[in-house]
This record gives sequence, structure tokens and C-alpha cells, in this order.
Amino acid sequence: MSGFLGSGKSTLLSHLIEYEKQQGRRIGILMNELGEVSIDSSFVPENTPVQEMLNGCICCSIQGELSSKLYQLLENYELDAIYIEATGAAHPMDVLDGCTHLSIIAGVKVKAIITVVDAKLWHNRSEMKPRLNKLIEEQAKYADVVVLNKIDTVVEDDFEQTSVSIREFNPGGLLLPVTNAAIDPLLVLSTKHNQSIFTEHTESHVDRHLHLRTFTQQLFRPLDRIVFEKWLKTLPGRVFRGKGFVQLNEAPGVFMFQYAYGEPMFTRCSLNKSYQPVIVLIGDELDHERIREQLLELQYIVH
Ligand SMILES: Nc1nc2c(ncn2[C@@H]2O[C@H](COP(=O)(O)OP(=O)(O)OP(=O)(O)O)[C@@H](O)[C@H]2O)c(=O)[nH]1
Repeated sequence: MSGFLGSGKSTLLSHLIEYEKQQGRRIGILMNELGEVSIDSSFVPENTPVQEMLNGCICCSIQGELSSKLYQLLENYELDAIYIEATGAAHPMDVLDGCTHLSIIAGVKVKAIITVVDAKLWHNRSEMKPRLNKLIEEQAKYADVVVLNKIDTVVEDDFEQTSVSIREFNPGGLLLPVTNAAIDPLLVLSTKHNQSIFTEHTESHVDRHLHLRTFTQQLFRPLDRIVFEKWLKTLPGRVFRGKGFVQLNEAPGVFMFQYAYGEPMFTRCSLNKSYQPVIVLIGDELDHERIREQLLELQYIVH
């Protein structure tokens, strides 16, 4: 769950927790707050596992902590779902990056990015600093569900304009105009949750409408590094991030693969641990079928 400061994330989360409880589902909460003391988690029912990430934002200082906190929730509890409430300053891309960390990718399926937008703030966002304006727009752009909250704070004309303008950034997502984040939980959680199983090729993306997608593909054979690097350069769409464990023809063992801003990096993994070779890609409008086919072929090509 993303959304600028004060947009209504905690209000929404409390509705969703209540609904999940009624459904008998076991949920965990991961909360990230900028301050040193947790405020938001105070409304979470006592028997709900909560992990807190305080004094920093997922998007900058404590991204690594996100995956380790998720790991702790996964290790210690049997959960049907985990809700992450990011700080108002977080970019959904950074949260998604943490959720697809290699240490947890086998146990996590990203279900949805829900962004809460403060209707009045959106309408007046041009008055904000350009960086914050952009963040608010990107939070809405990269969401499966945009909860357009606080519509009681805008007049009808401004509400119409706001809805149209959000649609321009995010034409495919579900747009829910509400007050007090009072959404119909069924609309948000309409897809039945599946405990994630790491299958041969898991399409762990957020929603078919979402631009920002993750793609996961298990590998069975070593790759030719040169062929693989050439292929990375030809990837369709904007691939922001890649990661994984790969075997390479040129050397025994498994390598951690990291890819950001067009530069791949391979680091040898410890021989004491076993790693399942896998590639994870995060990008804008990824063509899953094509990438999957190419990756399967790639395992049989040498330069
Ligand atoms: N007028 C109005 N106030 C609302 C609405 N929804 C939430 N609020 C209030 O807005 C304030 C902020 O709501 P939160 O749910 O704490 O917002 P948040 O996004 O979690 O805030 P941060 O954690 O600071 O980022 C609270 O005082 C809410 O009661 C709404 O639809 N209309």
C-alpha cells in the first residue's frame, strides 16, 4: 500500500484487516514509518503479527530490511496474506523490488499495489515541489488499485477533474473514489489468494492491468554469459531491474545476478548453500510470453 503522507493508508488498512478477520484469513502486517516510534501499528489487533520498520523509508535507507522483515513473517507464521504499508515517501517500485528479493521470492506472490490518493492534494499537487509532485503521480501510475480518498474535501468539479487526471496516469487500474477509505474490500481483493508456490515459471505480477510487472522464471541449464548479456540489451519494454541466481557455462557453481540501469553483475555464491537458479525481472509492460520463450531458448545457445 502506497500513498502520500496522510492520504488514508492506515484508515484503509484498518478496514481491510477487519474484513480479512471476518473471512478467517491469517494476515501479517509490515509497517514502515519515517519516525522512530510506531504510531500506525497501534490500531492493529493484538493477535496479528506485525513487523515494523521505523526511522527510515523503504525507498532509500532501509530497503534491505523490507525483505528481511518479510522473511521473518514468512518463517514464523503461516499467513494467507501480508499487507505492507509503506511510508508516504516510498515509490511502489522500491517496495516491489524488496518484495522480490531473492531470499523470499519462493514464498511471496505480489498480489496488488494499492495506492491511496488524497483527492484534494492531487488536485493541488502542482503547488508542491516538482519531486513530490512526481512521486504522487508515480504512486498513482504504478498501482493496480487507486483508492481516491477524501472526496469529501473537494467540490464536484474538482472531483471530476481529479478522476480524469488520475486516469491519464493510470488508465488500466481500478479507480475507487471514496471517503474515509471506505472501499468494498471484495473489489480490492477480488482475485482469490493463492499461497505462493514456486512453480516452473511463476508469473508473479501484480495485475494484468498494471504497467509495473515482475516476471519470474526458473532455469534448468547453465547460461552462456555473453549470450545472456546480449539478450538483456534486447529486452522489450523498460526493464528497471533484474536479479536472480544463474549457472554459467564458463565456471562451476551458482552466481548471483544483479541488473540495474542496463548493467548486469555476476557474483559467485557460497558453495555451502544450494540455490535454485531463477531470473526475476521488474519492468514496465513486460511481454511475459516472449521473455519466457526467449529465456528457455537462451539456455541452449552458446556464443
Ligand atoms: N476528511 C477526511 N479525512 C480523512 C479521510 N480518510 C482519512 N482521513 C483522516 O486523514 C488523516 C490521515 O489518515 P491516515 O489513514 O492516518 O493516513 P496515512 O496515509 O496512513 O498517513 P501517514 O501514515 O502519515 O502517511 C486521519 O486523521 C484520518 O482520520 C477522508 O476521506 N476524509
